[in-house]
Formats: sequence, structure tokens, C-alpha cells
Amino acid sequence: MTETTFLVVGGGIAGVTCAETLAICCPAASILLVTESSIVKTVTNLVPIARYLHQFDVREKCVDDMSSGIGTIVDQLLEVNATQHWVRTKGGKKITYRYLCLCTGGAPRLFAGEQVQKYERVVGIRDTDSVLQLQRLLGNAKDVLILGNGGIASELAYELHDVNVHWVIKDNHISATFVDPGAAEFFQISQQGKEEAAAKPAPSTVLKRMRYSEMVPTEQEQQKKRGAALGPDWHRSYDLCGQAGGEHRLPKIYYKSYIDRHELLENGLRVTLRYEDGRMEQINCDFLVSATGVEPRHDFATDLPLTLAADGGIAVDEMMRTNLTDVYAAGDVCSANWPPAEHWFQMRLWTQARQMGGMAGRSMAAAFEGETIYQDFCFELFGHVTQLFGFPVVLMGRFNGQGLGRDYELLLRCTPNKEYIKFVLQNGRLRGAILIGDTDLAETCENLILNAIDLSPFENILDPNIDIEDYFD
Ligand SMILES: Cc1cc2nc3c(=O)[nH]c(=O)nc-3n(C[C@H](O)[C@H](O)[C@H](O)COP(=O)(O)OP(=O)(O)OC[C@H]3O[C@@H](n4cnc5c(N)ncnc54)[C@H](O)[C@@H]3O)c2cc1C
Ligand SMILES: NC(=O)C1=CN([C@@H]2O[C@H](COP(=O)(O)OP(=O)(O)OC[C@H]3O[C@@H](n4cnc5c(N)ncnc54)[C@H](OP(=O)(O)O)[C@@H]3O)[C@@H](O)[C@H]2O)C=CC1
Repeated sequence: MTETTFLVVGGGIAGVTCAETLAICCPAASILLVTESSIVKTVTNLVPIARYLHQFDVREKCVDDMSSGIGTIVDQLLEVNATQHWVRTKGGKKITYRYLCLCTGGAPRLFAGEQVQKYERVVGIRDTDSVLQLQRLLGNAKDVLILGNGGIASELAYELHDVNVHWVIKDNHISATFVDPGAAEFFQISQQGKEEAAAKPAPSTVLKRMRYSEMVPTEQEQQKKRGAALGPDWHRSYDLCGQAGGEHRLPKIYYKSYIDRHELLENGLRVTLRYEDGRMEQINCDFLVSATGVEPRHDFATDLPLTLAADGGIAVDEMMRTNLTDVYAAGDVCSANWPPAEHWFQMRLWTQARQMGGMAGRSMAAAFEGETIYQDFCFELFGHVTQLFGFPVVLMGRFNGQGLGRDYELLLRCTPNKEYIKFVLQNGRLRGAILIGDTDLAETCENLILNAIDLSPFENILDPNIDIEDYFD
């Protein structure tokens, strides 16, 4: 029987951050990290780009390289007995704990669930194994179908080489979970033959102020700007080449379409799409990537039922506590079940896995020491730093007008192939921002959002000749 004060389960960003936070807060206490894989993820190159917004890289390392104050066991959690404070693992270990944090992450939520789970030709991307499966399938592929319009689809659609990519999306613009139609168009223009752009005269900057209803481009506008995609560098370590040979192809995008039915062929899949207007279309492909979101993963038994949120995540309060005494949760496995701050909402990202893991660690340490703490300020404002289509992207607050209904207006500044800046204003206050390119506006936007400064007097705040920071520094 192993005993520990703090037990953390899961070697992803949330679990590792939680364990490392505990090692800082309670260096004399016993801390044990149990994870099913001998590879754990850790944060490196943490760089603040605003007071509460950080850019960082995620690195994989061997679990044995965890810092000395943290014990590690490579094993799978099978059972939690919250009443008696012990867990049991697949390897037959029984571990008693004082405080437990569940950081068991998520799994790909496949488009047809269990039905396609066993299909070798339907891939969900989560970890290294799934990418290696993708690589294997790519080896003989000429046609790949990507389903979904979020982070993974946006990355894959562009990164896949020498293969015909069929990108099936429900929306009328690409990357809808991250950007608005304007930014989608900015990305597509930037990707349509880089050499074309070089031959053109220097692009002029466009300044626009629009009411909500004006911001969605017409179908025709959208259709004529076919093209594509993108991505950041989680693929750097994988060669994602198909067998279609030849140059990098732009994906064929099927806007406002759904998979109506699918059938396994001898060496591929036949997919029948249904468009919003009722039209149907068939696509034969070698395999399908279901980039259709994350399912929180908690495939272990508990003696008492864990309260789950509507999305299947373990419900946690602002201190990352679950409904079970001394049991916490953080990262993709959990769902924020506290009244969210005005400018924050949950999105399953490294960014939030790190913030939640740190919050859980501080909260468990405070409980152990009998201290009272408050929620970290990072939960006051949604912030996310990433790369899309080869551009640095910062998303802040309600960057797509999330939850603002229709009474907001947009300020846009766009210089093709250079920058796309969108301010979401409600009653003259900045409520969200999309910053694409090297805009250096993250800290200014953070201040404007958090301080709710009335911007109505500043009609031309996005005029490139005006240094916004001078206004407000
Ligand atoms: C392809 C891809 C690209 C992404 N790109 C980005 C990006 O660019 N930026 C960004 O912010 N986010 C990105 N994300 C999202 C990000 O990866 C997740 O939000 C984040 O990693 C979640 O961290 P986590 O620690 O909660 O979960 P995970 O990273 O899933 O870690 C969970 C850990 O728990 C372990 N585990 C699970 N069950 C058990 C068990 N029963 N017993 C023991 N161990 C167990 C798992 O093995 C794993 O080690 C991406 C996700 C994917 C799939
Ligand atoms: N650069 C980054 O920051 C990246 C972040 N990630 C994160 O990793 C996680 C996994 O990424 P991903 O899988 O792309 O998840 P996302 O949540 O980003 O995107 C899922 C997409 O699939 C769509 N979808 C869901 N179900 C279906 C369906 N049955 N048929 C068609 N479309 C469907 C969703 O549409 P709808 O929203 O309308 O339901 C959404 O467009 C996410 O949390 C994501 O944020 C991943 C890659 C890069």
C-alpha cells in the first residue's frame, strides 16, 4: 500500500502543472503523479505577452525527469474510493491519499461515436499514437476527408501535403471555432499562392466599422475565395505526406455541409454529404479525420458518483473542487461550474489546462495548510495565444462576440498578408479582440477590456497612424 498526501492522476499539461505547483507550495509534502504513459507534457519557453497572457511551448519528456519532489508511477487509474481516500490502479497498486486531483484529459469525440470507433479509416487526433496512425494511413492515400472546423482541422487542412484534402465544414467560413468570416478570408487570401501576393502592389490597409448584422460575407463572396489553410507547428515532427504526388494542394472546402451517411468500402470510405440547402454530394476517400472536438475522459470507477456537467466533464467550482470531498479536477477532463467572469469562458486548450492545473495545485495546498485563497486572476479574462495559417494569433475576451447577442459592433483593421485586427465593442467598451499578425496590441487590449474604458470618443482608434498605446499608457 502506497501512501501520499497529494495524488495527481494524468501526465498532461494540467497534471504536470498541478504536481509542479504543489511541489512549490508544499515542498515537504509527499506528491505522487500517476499517469498511464511514461511520456508527460510540460510547459517550456513561458513568455508573458500581457499581464495575464502567456505564450509557451509544450514539450514531451520522460516521466522520470519530473522534478525531484514529485514521485511518479506509470500506471492506469481504475478506481477511486473517495470515502476511504484510496485509489486502485491497473497494475494492482492501492494508493491512499489526502488530496486527489484528476487530470485525465480528453479523447477525440468522433463524429459518429461508437459506430466508427473501431474503423481503422476514421481517425481522431489526440496524442502521438493517433498521429502515427494518421501517418500510416497517409502513406497510401490520395484523398483525405477532414470533418470539423476547429483547431485540428484548421491545422491539418493546410499541413497535409501531396494528398487531395476534402474539408467538410458546417459553417460558411473556415476555422469558425477560432475566427470570424473576416479573419477566415484574411487567412485564405494569405494562403492563395504566396507568389501571387509577392507580385501584387503593396496591399492597402482597410478600416471598417460594422454593426453585427453586416459582418457575415455573402455566400458568393465566400465561395469565390476558395482556398486555404494552415497551420501551426505541432506537425513539425511528422511528415504528413500522401500519395497524390506533386505540389502542396489547397483543400477543397465543402461549406455548410454535414455527413448524411457513410459506408466502408474495401479500401476507403464513401461519404454522402448533405448541404444546408438540401443538395447531396458523394465523396470517396481513403480515410477520414474526425476533428470534431474533445470528449472529457474519466474511464475509471468511483465509489460515489462524480457530478458531471452537460458536456460530460467533471464539474468543478472556482477552487477546482469536485463534488467529492478532497477530490479536485483540472484540464480537459473538467467543466467550469462556477459563475464565469464577464470576459472568460472555458475552451479546452493547453492555455487553460495550465491555468487550471496551477489553480488546483494552489487550492489543494491551501486546503492542506488550512489557508484561504482566491481564484487566480487569469480566470477573469479569456486569453489564448496560438498560430494559425502561419500567423501569430491572439484571442481575447469574447473575441467572436460570444454571448453578446447582437448588440455589439466591430472595428476592423486589415492589411492583407500582414495583420487582421478586430475589436468587439459593446456600449463603447472593448469586450473582445482578434489580433492576427505582429500587432503588439495584446497588453493594450487586456487593459482596455479589464478596465472597461469607454472608447466611444476615439472614433479612429484603429487608425494605423495612431499609436493606441500612447492613448492609454
Ligand atoms: C492535435 C491537437 C492539437 C492541439 N493543439 C493545441 C494548441 O495548439 N494550443 C492549445 O492551447 N491547445 C491545443 N490542443 C488542446 C490541448 O492539447 C489540450 O487542451 C490539453 O493538452 C489538455 O491537457 P490535459 O492535461 O487536460 O489533458 P491531456 O493532455 O489529454 O493529458 C491527460 C493525461 O492523463 C493520462 N490519463 C488519462 N486517463 C488516465 C488514467 N485512467 N490513468 C492514468 N493516466 C490517465 C493520459 O495518458 C494523459 O497523459 C490540441 C489538442 C490536440 C488533440
Ligand atoms: N491552435 C489551437 O489553439 C488548437 C487548439 N486545439 C484544441 O484541441 C481540441 C481538439 O480540437 P478539435 O477536435 O479541432 O476541436 P474544436 O472544438 O476546435 O473543433 C471541433 C469542430 O468540429 C465541429 N463538429 C463537432 N461535431 C461535428 C459533427 N458531428 N460533424 C461535423 N462537425 C462537427 C465543431 O462544430 P461546432 O463548434 O459547430 O460544434 C467544430 O467546428 C479543442 O479544444 C481545440 O480548441 C486543437 C488544435 C489547435
